[in-house]
Amino acid sequence: MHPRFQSAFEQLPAALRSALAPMLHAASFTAAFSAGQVDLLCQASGLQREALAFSLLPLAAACALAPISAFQVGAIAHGRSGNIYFGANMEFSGAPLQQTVHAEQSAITHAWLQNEKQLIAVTVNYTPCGHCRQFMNELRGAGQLHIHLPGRPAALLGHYLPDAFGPGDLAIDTLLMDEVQHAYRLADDDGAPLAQAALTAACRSHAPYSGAHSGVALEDRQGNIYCGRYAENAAFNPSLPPLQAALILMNMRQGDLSAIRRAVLVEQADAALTQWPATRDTLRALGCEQVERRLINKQI
Ligand SMILES: O=c1ccn([C@H]2C[C@H](O)[C@@H](CO)O2)c(=O)[nH]1
Ligand SMILES: [Zn+2]
Repeated sequence: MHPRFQSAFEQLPAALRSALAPMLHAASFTAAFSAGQVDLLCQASGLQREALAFSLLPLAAACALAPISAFQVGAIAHGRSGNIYFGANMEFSGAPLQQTVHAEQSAITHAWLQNEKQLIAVTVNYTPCGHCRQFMNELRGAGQLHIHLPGRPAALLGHYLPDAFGPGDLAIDTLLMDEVQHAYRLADDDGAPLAQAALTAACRSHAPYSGAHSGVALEDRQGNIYCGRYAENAAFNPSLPPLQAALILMNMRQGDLSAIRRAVLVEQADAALTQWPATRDTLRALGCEQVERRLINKQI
């Protein structure tokens, strides 16, 4: 088991611990549980899904990287598939606070990158901030999304974000996590796998407001590749850059953010916005200097 889970794991009830141990020990553990694993954990612990998620929250929060606040937020996204996905906040020393990832964004993006089609609930250990409520409002059926907080009755996002501003106000009907396949190709395709991986991510990014689709691929010192897609938001500022999405996946898969060897950002040359300076600077703050910007064109 990754050492970050040890102390939270030790505080779980024995029945849950014994069912959970083989899952956490698996080399393939990705900070997510399949519907079948969730059923197994419910049976073994005697807990219902919601109570189980509350029990697992300290494990999700243990994934937090909070060098600035030391404040650990954990979230769990519940997919329609029955799978559940951990999320945790991530702060980056030496980069602007705007680059921070919130736990709710982490869990939702984690689910999206694992190809979950829709979310039914999010469990979180602190009340979601306004920025996260707005981020969640980008999802299909957002008003019906259940929010589970410790010590509070279950309520819908519509309760936490009444009179919401959202995609509909900008006449947008493609929502975050909807299946999309944008047709782009690399302007200068040299067959490099990292650029290809970033392109694949960009083709599934959510940028209905700017049309500035983008993707990032990271390679660590072991040769593992982590990809992230851009997730735009109707209110613009809560948008999650593609680098953050890739870092979420890397953190969830127990990767070491200080061991990123190379990175590629792909985006269009003539887009309304660029991810380049922020991507380069945040990666530099993480100790990665080998960052490339590759251009993509709409395929005609
Ligand atoms: O809804 C919230 C509010 C805050 N945080 C994180 C961001 C930052 O890392 C730390 C302090 O704000 O908590 C979240 O993850 N979710
Ligand atoms: Zn938040």
